[in-house]
Order: sequence, then structure tokens, then C-alpha cells
Amino acid sequence: MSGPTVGGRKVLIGCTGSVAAIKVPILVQELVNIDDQLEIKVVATEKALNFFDHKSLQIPVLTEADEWKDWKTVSDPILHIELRRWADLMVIAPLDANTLAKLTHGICDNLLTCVVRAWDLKRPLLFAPAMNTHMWNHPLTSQQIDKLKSFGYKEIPCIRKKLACGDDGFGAMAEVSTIVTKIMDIVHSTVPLT
Ligand SMILES: CC(C)(CO)[C@@H](O)C(=O)NCCC(=O)N/C=C\S
Repeated sequence: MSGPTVGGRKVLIGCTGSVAAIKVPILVQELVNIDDQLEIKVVATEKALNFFDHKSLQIPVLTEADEWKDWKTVSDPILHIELRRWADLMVIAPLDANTLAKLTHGICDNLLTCVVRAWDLKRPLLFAPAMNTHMWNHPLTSQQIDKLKSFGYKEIPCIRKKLACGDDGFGAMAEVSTIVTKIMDIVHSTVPLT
């Protein structure tokens, strides 16, 4: 990115109900360490909150409770629209099997899926799938990932690892360092959005 950063890039991290969500705090910390100019917000599904203490993060973690708690009248802001306007890029890490299926069909029944449903396809959206290896190997998975890629979303491929349930195989979320590198490649390559 040439010239002074007029305010950091705005990165929205979406996270869903995979055990890999234990890595969300580490992902945030690594991004802050590598570029303290970044503005970072997290949007978590209810299930994602099972895997990390969102109150321990030093940055905003938006949840279902935030979507409508302050809304009183039709002129009040709508959080998922505020977020799609705010973010320069979005990374969904981890993307669990459930939300993968929802996004494939445009289901928008929570804050995260509403942001994606309203997403400006001219802005980068990356996703890092994470699920049990038997879910990964189901034929639905590749069909659904191909569908997301047809929208222009960029996959950060899963890797083979010992999984949370003891199985060994593909389905593990990409390493945090890989996800950070993919984000920074985009941050350093895109001109500031007006
Ligand atoms: C959990 C973690 C990050 C530990 O290194 C890794 O195994 C992973 O991404 N697993 C994918 C999710 C998973 O395991 N699912 C649940 C049942 S198998």
C-alpha cells in the first residue's frame, strides 16, 4: 500500500462453531502484532462463543445480542449493514460445516450470515473451513466450497492434522500464520477504499 495509511485497513473476522475457534484470540493477536494500524472487529456466531472467551479480547466482538439490542426505531442503524459498510475485507476463520452450508444457500439467520449475505463482492472475502474429517470428506463439502468460490470468495484451504475428536485427517483449519499471511497480502496490495 503506497503512501501513509490514512487509518488502518478495516478487517472483519467472522468465526463460527468449529473447535478451531479456539484459535481466534491467537489470530487477532498475530494480526495486531504484525500491523498495529489495522482496525479489527470480530463477529461471532453463538456457537463460536463456546470455544473462546470473547470478553478477553481487547477488540470488539459482536454477537447476536448486539444486532438489535440498541435498535428502537426504523431510522436506527442496522448492525450487519454497518459492518458490511465498515469492513475493507472479511475473513471467516473458522468456517464450520453448518455456516458453509448456510452461505451456499444465502441463509441469513444470524449476524454473521447477514453480513455475508449483504457483502460487497468488490471487497475481498476469505474463508478458512474447519470441520471433522468425515464432514470434510462428504461430497457436499467440495460442492459448497466451489459455490462460495463462484461468488469470488477466496478459500484458505484446510490442512491434515489430528482433529479435536482424535481423528487424523483433512478438516483442520489452516495455520494461523497462513491466515495472517493471506490477510496481509491483501492489505498490502489493495489501494485504500474511498
Ligand atoms: C482444533 C484444532 C485447531 C486443533 O489443532 C484442529 O484440530 C482443527 O482445526 N480441527 C478442525 C475442527 C475439528 O477438529 N472438529 C471437531 C471434531 S474432529
